[in-house]
Amino acid sequence: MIVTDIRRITGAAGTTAFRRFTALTVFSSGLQVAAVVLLIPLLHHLFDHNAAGAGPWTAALIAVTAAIWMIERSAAGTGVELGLHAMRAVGRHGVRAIRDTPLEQLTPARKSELRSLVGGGGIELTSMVVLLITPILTAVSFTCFLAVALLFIDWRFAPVTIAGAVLLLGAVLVSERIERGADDAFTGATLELDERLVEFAVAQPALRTAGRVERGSTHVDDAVAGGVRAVRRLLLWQIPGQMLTSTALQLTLLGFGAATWLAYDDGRLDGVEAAVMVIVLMRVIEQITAVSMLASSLHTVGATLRQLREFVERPTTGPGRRPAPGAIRARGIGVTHPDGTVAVTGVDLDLEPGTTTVIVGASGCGKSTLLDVLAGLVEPTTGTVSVGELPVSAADLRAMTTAVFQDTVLGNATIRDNLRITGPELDEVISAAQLDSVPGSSGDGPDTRVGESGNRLSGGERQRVGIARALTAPGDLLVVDEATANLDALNERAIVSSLARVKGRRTTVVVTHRPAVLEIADRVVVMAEGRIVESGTREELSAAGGAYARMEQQWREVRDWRV
Ligand SMILES: Nc1ncnc2c1ncn2[C@@H]1O[C@H](COP(=O)(O)OP(=O)(O)OP(=O)(O)O)[C@@H](O)[C@H]1O
Repeated sequence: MIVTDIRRITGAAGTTAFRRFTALTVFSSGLQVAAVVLLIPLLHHLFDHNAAGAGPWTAALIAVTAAIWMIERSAAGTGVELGLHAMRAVGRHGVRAIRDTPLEQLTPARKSELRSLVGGGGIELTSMVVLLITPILTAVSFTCFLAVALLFIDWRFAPVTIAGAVLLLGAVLVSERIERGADDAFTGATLELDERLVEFAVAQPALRTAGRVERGSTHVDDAVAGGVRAVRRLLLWQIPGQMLTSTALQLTLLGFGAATWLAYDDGRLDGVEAAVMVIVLMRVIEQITAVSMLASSLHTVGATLRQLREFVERPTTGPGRRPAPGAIRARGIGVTHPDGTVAVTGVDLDLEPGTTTVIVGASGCGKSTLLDVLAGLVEPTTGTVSVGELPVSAADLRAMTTAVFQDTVLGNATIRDNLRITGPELDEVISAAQLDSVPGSSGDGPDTRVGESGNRLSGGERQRVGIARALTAPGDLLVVDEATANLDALNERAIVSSLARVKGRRTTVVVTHRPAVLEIADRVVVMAEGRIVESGTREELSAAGGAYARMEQQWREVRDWRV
């Protein structure tokens, strides 16, 4: 199982390294058995006071020991190489997993899992290969080789050695199974604690300003208590496992001692050989002790490997293919969240190429969710989207879409670098978004460094850069969600002027609560309770006297009104 997991995780290159590692370790075990067997003639000569006769055996023992040392070094190097393959595979997949995981599945638990697997999984696998698999493989192959070698001394040693090894392996596996349940609970509790801690840290500004830090820590306290319970359970379950392994160890030693005594009693072993058997016994004990001490780590390692393998093998969607430009038609779109909330239901929407559609409606009516479906960020529960009459996947939609959200995240570079274009077009975009004067205080304009995630700019400035960046990025569909929600009049005007600049050049959908944005609308869609209730030009909807007309009335009554 462990072997299959390692192969699946590391792929072809890792499989070659693993084969090499296994061959070297097994070969080293064979040499270790040879070193033990060489002691028999060596000690014979020494007990007979025949130093000259012992010379060649001593030389052979030194040569074998040197060979073991070199092979073990090489095996350890291959083990590290294998771990590095795993780190690369996990790292590569980590990036893909973050890129392809649907946003609604990028939960705190998933993020925490990704962080621990990508950050620690590869390193854990490296140390696991060197520290865990080496002794296990050595113990198993050493025992098998030794059983064969002992056949030539007395047949009784072979079954005792093999039976002892099987008994011990069985005990290790059973104790691993006993501890697995407790370990799963422990992993779950650790993830929960990790998640709660991150949440608590992220919520600090809000909790401190609200004076609710103490109450906010309740969830963390609960998670810590859960973690303590899980650790206690894990430790308690380790006791029967360890008792089982130590009983198997005692039985093996007893059997070996009995076989030595019987062989000596029959005269098949002389005193020297019986003494050598003590050394052989010590070597067997050494191997077995190494394995039994690792029994408790075996299940943890197995669990990590299972997690890594599932992670690496989890299917990810490809980057998607950008469809040929055409009318975008959504049919029967419905989105129901996992908790049963119906965000959007039965929506049919046509977006003709180059038109600008503005979606309005009360808070929570499903505007953002519909926009997320059009941008390919959310898979609809029902319905399909087609471009130019051909059905497209969410990944295809992502490939053709540029999106601007309320929270614009910028790269830690200058505004100019964030826009990623040069020449006259850049100047035009900068001027349309009125970025030549950003930020007002430093006067560096487009050469201003924006700081990490753009945090040296105000929210409004960040959004202006975000929208300018969206306008410069390729994409047949531009979706803008609430980009003006937090803006003052100046910023709002800059953004409307930017959008007006691309009007007619690409299909645009804007979700807004602000009447100013409606100036650029070819068509207005009004949503209520997850459905489209009205759709048409502003003039048509005003004249219809329905939901849109009522909203217009409210806007007229309260300037700068925000729902
Ligand atoms: N992840 C989620 N899980 C459960 N319900 C959700 C989730 N995201 C949104 N909702 C619910 O789906 C409905 C539609 O939300 P959506 O964000 O699309 O509305 P909206 O019209 O954009 O609102 P606003 O104008 O306030 O941004 C709301 O009832 C919201 O509470």
